[in-house]
Order: sequence, then C-alpha cells, then structure tokens
Amino acid sequence: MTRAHSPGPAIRVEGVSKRYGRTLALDEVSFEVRCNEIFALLGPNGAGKTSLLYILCTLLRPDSGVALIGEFDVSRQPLAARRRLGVVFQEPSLDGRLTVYENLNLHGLVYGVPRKLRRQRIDQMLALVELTTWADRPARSLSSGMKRRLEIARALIHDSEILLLDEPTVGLDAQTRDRIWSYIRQLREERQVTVLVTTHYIEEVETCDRVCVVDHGKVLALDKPAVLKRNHGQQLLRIVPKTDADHASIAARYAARLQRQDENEIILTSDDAFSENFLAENGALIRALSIEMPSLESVFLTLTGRDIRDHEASPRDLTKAFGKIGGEHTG
Ligand SMILES: Nc1ncnc2c1ncn2[C@@H]1O[C@H](COP(=O)(O)OP(=O)(O)OP(=O)(O)O)[C@@H](O)[C@H]1O
Repeated sequence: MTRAHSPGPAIRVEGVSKRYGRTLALDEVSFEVRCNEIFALLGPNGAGKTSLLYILCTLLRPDSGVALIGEFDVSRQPLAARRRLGVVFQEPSLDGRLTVYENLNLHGLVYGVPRKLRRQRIDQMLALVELTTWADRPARSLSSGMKRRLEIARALIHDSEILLLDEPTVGLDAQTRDRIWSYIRQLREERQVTVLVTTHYIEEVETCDRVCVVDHGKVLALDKPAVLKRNHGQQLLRIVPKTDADHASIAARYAARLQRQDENEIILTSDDAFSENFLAENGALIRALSIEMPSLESVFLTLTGRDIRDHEASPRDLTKAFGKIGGEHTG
C-alpha cells in the first residue's frame, strides 16, 4: 500500500511548554518530524518525553506553544489530529479478557472502520506482527513481547499515518526488542508510516533517521545519528582504578579531561595517543580500562554531563508513574 503524503511535516512542535506545579516538564520545545521518517526522542527518565507524547496525542494540553499533527492543531482540532495517529503507551492498555482479534476489532469499531475493511486490516496487521495463529486466544495469554506487538498492530487498524510509540521495547529481552524494531521499519517501508518513538535505549536510536536529544524538558540537539556523533561525540576512556587513593590521584591529575566520575569509575575524554600514554603511565593504578569510540552515549554525556546508563527506574520514577495514571503531584 502506498500513501500520498501532504507536503508539510508530519508533526510540528513550536515553543511547547508544560509545567506540573513547580516542575517545568517541557521548556519551549520545538522540532519537526518529516513524513515517513523514524524519529527518536532520546532522553533519560523524567526528560519530558511522555509529557510531549501525551500532548501530541491530545491527552494533555500544553501551557503554551503549538503542536500540529499534519495540519491539525492538537488543542483546537483534537479529533482530526487523533484520527491520523496510532499510539502505543508505556502502560499496556489491552483488554486481557478479549481475544487478540476482538481487541483489534473493538479498536476498529471505535474508530468507525467499516466491517469489511476492518476484517481486511486486522488480517494484514496480524500477519505483519506474526500473531495470526493467536487471533482467537485471550490477550492475557500472550507474552509481554507479543502484547506489545498486538498494541502496535492495534494502533494501525484505523490506517493511522503517524505512529507514536512511548518506550515500545522497555522491559523486553534483546531478541524481542530487535523484532519490534524490524516491524517498525517494515511499517515505514510498506505503509509509509511516520514514526515518533521515545526511548532511553541508546543502541536503538542508531538506526533511526534523526534523533532529538532531550533533557530537563529542553531539546539539546537534533540531527542524524552520524552527524550528532561527528559534532558532539568524543572518544572516551572508562577507567576503574584499583583503590580509592588511585581514583583520587587519577581524577586530580586529569581534571581537565574529566567527563564524569562515580565511586567505581572515571570517564576521561580521550584520543588514540592519549589512551596509549595513559595506559603506559598509569597501568599500575588501574583494574580495568575500556576505550569508547565516539558513540551516541558519548554524545549524550557531552550534551548533558551525565551518563544515560545512570537512569534506571528509581523510587521517584515509580511515584511519577502514579502521577501519570491520574494523580497530579508537584515536584
Ligand atoms: N502527573 C504529574 N505530576 C507531577 N509531575 C509530573 C507528572 N508527570 C510527569 N511529571 C514530571 O515531569 C517531568 C517530565 O516527566 P515525563 O514523564 O514527561 O518524562 P519522561 O522523559 O517521559 O520520563 P519516563 O521515561 O520516565 O516516562 C518529570 O520531572 C516528572 O517527574
């Protein structure tokens, strides 16, 4: 199936801000997503990605700024904007008692897809996400990876042009994550869908067309992965010193190159000659050392001063998850 795209961008966000009490979740965010691209919003937990997605899918109103889906303003024409969108949220939203087929059918009914077309699309989507043989099973009997595949299929039953995916692979094993990404790419090729995906898995954004790095509600950089690496990437040396005293002496001696340190590790900016000299001079002080070529991780570190690996779910995130389900709490 081919799709004729309108000439403008698929998504336009202009100066969007959103505040929860004292927390400024989005601070004048602006960017455009081109038709048919796979666009990643990369940022740690709490960066503002979900708030932005909620605004785009009309569940949350921005305090200021404008967000457009195609030519439709999400605040003024929410229904028209919504019809163009398929959304997969972080929290599963399938009805576990209904079968796989019924979940898809219900979605088609809600969006007013005529019966014959509904059947046809359900069959197509089930085939795409390889769930045809599961059509008559209750959704609750699926594994988490299969549920995520079903949610992606469901988001496309009303022939949405734009797919918003909030951390679609979070909590899934590596093989399932690869599979989900191959469906996403296939959708882009075969159905000319535009995909905006949020993630904090840096390796996943390598294959996206463009990456928007966000932190503390601000866009820090936006470009193709290769360009981000060229402009902001650094070769890094990750060093695990043997003792606390070794740690202190390395950190003091190379303060000018210090990117980040914690109790286990020191990260220095590097190049080939520096790495070689460092090892020759400090070999006796270190337990382990690894060289990282310019990567998106180093881009993130350079832009934010923080390591994206530090951001695992914390008790604060769990409290925030409560807020997302319904409660509003101020930070
Ligand atoms: N309902 C809410 N009430 C109060 N603060 C909130 C609420 N939802 C989000 N926040 C805060 O707004 C900021 C941005 O949160 P948001 O969920 O948009 O970030 P995120 O990048 O999507 O993170 P995650 O990956 O954890 O979903 C955070 O500081 C968060 O604590």
